[in-house]
Amino acid sequence: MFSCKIVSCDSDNIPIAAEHNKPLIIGRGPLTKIKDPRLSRNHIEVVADCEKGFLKVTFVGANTCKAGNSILKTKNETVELKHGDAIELLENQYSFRVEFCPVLNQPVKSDTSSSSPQEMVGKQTTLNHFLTKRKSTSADDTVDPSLAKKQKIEDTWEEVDGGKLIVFTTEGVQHKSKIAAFDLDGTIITTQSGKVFPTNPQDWKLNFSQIPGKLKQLLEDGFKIVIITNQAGLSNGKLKPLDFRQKLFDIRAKLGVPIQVFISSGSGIYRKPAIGMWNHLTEHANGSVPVDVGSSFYCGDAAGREAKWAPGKKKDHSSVDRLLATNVGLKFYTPEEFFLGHRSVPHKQPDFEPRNLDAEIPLLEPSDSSLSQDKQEVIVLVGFPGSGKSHFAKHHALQSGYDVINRDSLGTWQKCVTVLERSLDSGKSVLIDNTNPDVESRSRFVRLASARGLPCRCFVMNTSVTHALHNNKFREFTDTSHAPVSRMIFNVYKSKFQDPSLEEGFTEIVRVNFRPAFRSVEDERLYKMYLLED
Ligand SMILES: Nc1ncnc2c1ncn2[C@@H]1O[C@H](COP(=O)(O)OP(=O)(O)OP(=O)(O)O)[C@@H](O)[C@H]1O
Repeated sequence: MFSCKIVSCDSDNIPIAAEHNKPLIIGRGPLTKIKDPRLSRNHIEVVADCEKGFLKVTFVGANTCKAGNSILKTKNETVELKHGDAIELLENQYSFRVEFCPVLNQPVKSDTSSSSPQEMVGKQTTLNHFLTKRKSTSADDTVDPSLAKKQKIEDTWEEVDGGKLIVFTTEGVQHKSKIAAFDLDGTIITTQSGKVFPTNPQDWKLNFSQIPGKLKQLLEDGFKIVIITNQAGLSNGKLKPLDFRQKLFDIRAKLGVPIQVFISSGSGIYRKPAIGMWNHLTEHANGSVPVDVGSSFYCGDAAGREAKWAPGKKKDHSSVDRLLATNVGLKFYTPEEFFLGHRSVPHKQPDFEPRNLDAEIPLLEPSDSSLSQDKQEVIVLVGFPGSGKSHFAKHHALQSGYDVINRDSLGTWQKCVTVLERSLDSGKSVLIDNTNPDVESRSRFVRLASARGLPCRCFVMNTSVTHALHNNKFREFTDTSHAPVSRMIFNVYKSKFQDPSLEEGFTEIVRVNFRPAFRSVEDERLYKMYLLED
């Protein structure tokens, strides 16, 4: 069973509900809010068949109207429309769209307000059932359309990876090689209230009146229309899943075209600018139709534009949309460029450029420094979390015969000191793999070396904070055994940091350059993408 709505394409008026088998007169008057005298009060009569999903339209007015592809001039002329068809009450004017929504997909209002995405999995079993059905009958480019017609294709709401990714595919979506992908907030919709964040789930409107027309054109030009959106509010409790789902139904109705929506509900590989959502689209959610990246594009408002990019405009809150497009290799447009035809404006470059790393850079500076010494020694590393200390320790120090001491694995600096003593007793050289930001943290090891008459060198990671944050994000995606490091820890490091000096008792201070070396081609590909959000 469907519900049927007749949705204005020209205004934000409440959609007109057409009840099953109940004739409804549409024309000039309060229902449509149209006052144009060329429109009869009784212009068309509609009767919805909510079981079969079609709307019978009978012309009863005076001036010509258009329903679907038919021009209706003669009284009592009748056509049958289906979901997505258009009605123009006067030719080329007063456009409406027919919307049939499966009643099954309407959210259950009771006791669901606190549902987490995970809890929703259970509640959505009926919908997930449709997904399975849809997969076998999906109307992709290679499927006989009559088959798709015979077997009803429904909206689907699929949870992937424990709800970290949600895919909402509306009825009528056809898989295509050309993808027209859009961000949601600030691109397709904006707030009605004018506030940056919506004040309630209904606080939205289309960002530009041109959007439905442009999307329709894209559809006619053979694109699949996709929305790729970060919605961390779904996992931090700020956005109720069912509210958001209802919002997407309403947005779809307003857009008037079938859409496929990819929703990242939290952090991780699905969150833009990482390309998890795009990869899921191309690998699992486009039938078997290969995506042509060169003919596809992404449009979003998080484009890194500086303040005053247009009169009165603030700077963009981030660059994630532009960075996602760059990561994938997609053409990129801002909403103003795409929907309004504006020229592109300058934008900020990311602070860290992962593609410009020099694989030939000398590992150590000064370049005549070397890791291995003839004599027993202690090396104290200094560097941000994620700056590459453990990588250096594993790939260079260990290989040169050093014992490596790491506070993360030992727990306390006192234990580090005990293990250091043991290693030195056995005649080994030792590298201390801790962040060691200040004089105090380093002095424990310097003192111990000097008490034994051993040289102690300080190796400082030559890795900027944004580079270290990038490494940290990369590690989050590739090494689940290491807990992600919060920005707060980075700030603590920065606030404690004291530049190491020879006065502390070091015999030499050496800078360690970041010389990229990857475990696999996949790792290298991921590393060279933009992973940070600003
Ligand atoms: N030279 C390198 N080439 C490629 N990847 C690297 C390199 N150095 C570090 N990485 C990657 O960056 C991430 C962080 O590196 P690593 O764990 O060595 O940092 P760390 O300074 O030891 O961090 P923490 O202090 O938080 O333990 C890891 O995923 C690592 O694989």
